[in-house]
Amino acid sequence: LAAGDNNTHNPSSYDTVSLNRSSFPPGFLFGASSAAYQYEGAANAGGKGPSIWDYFTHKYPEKISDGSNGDVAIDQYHRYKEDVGIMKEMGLDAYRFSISWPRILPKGKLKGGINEEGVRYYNNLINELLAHGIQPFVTLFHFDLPQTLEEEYGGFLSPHVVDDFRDYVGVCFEEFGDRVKHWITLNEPWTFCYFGYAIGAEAPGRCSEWQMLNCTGGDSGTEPYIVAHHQILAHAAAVKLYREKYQASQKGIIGITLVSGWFVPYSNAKHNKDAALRALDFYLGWFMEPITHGDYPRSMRALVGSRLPNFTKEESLVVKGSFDFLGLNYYTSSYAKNARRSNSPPSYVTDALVNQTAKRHGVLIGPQAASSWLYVYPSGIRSLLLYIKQKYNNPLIYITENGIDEFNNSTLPLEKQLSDYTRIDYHYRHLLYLREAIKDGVKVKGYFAWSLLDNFEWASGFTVRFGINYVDYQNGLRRIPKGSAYWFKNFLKKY
Ligand SMILES: OC[C@@H]1[C@@H](O)[C@H](O)[C@@H](O)c2nnnn21
Repeated sequence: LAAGDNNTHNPSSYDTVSLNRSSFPPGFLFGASSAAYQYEGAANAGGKGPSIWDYFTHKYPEKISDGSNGDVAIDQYHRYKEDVGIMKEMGLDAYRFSISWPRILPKGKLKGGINEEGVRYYNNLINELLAHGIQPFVTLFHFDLPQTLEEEYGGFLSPHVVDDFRDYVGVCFEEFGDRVKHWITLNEPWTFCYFGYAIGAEAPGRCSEWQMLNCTGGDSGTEPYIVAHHQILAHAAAVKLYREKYQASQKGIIGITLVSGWFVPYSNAKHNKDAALRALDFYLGWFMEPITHGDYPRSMRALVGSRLPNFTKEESLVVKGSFDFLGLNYYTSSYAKNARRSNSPPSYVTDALVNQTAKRHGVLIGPQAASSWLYVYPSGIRSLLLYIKQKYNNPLIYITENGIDEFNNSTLPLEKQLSDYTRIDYHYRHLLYLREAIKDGVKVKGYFAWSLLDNFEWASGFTVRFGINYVDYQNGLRRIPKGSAYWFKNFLKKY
């Protein structure tokens, strides 16, 4: 495999003889990922309180491609036993899901009371997984903040969120920690800060007025950095609590899931190579640098200046080293080109002085998926992993998301909708490069496909499908395996 060889194979090359579970080290975990708001439904049932996503989708339906929401989603709240059966049938070792904070604490704060029905639901799900030999990987926050905290103090814009997050995760460690041995504090703080506070395309929908993006208020030049700072402090507080009060007895490990693409310099010119490195700092280093070395990247300090918050000495000591493993979400890559200072007011969007493009001299970096940001570039997963190994002391890593989507096109015959060669090709090629990275000495211990089932794709609603298994939105949300589910079943066979 030449580096950068991203051509797609013909379908016959997806044999699971040359590439299968035994191509990876013994004990390597294969799983699939999900998130509460995208899967559960029962948004106003079972004692659950509202999240900012319940509020956002109902208040601004025009911000969702099809005006849909997660009220019912794909109803995993009622169908989790069937879904665990699908995981078992595929031969998955693990399932990554998130706990909905407002399903556990409907008022957001511990003093508002614990929702015992919510605790019962997650106990049932965890017990069902373990009864089928599937390990639960639990994300504590996947964007669905309790709406009460947003209204009371602006959610992650306020330092108050740190104490409330610590109380919430303490309930989860207490209730589920005897059986959950892999904890992820936050999913993708970059996504939450960028889409929620820089461009306002996702909850809570904030950004600068001058960007004319129909935001509810906000400042794209300061709020993404304030929110990121409080996410990092909340993450570190959760890890500190786990390590001081639970880890010795429960013997689990705790980490954070970060997302990044790989960035290919638009040319070999130094200013474009530097632009690619700045992009990695502003996407990944924004969080990876503090939890590894205790402060933000030098490039961010230089370019963001006084708009970038500071850690106190004590905070820096708690943040530094606050992870046992890194969850890494990889989907795509882009070209990075040096950009001049923009003459618009400051914004996270332009601070890095980088133009990202999917095209170079008229040629795409890779085939485009349904989502406009997703271009297939499998060698990028290896390049990114080698970069992390070298820059961040070779951490323990789980690939917690990797996947591709197609458009929801119910006019196509069902068997056409189910034959997802593109998805088989995507996972096949990323797994090939992942195996190369492991041979290069990167400490990757697991791979989770996004996603087990088609689901609510945030601002894209149900217009795109990421599932390895199809969900029939027109026939009672019935689950049907796509071609990729059969491929994974063969790939995962234990001989
Ligand atoms: O867009 C597809 C998926 C979302 O559905 C997940 O919720 C999110 O964690 C993510 N990060 N990158 N890509 N994804």
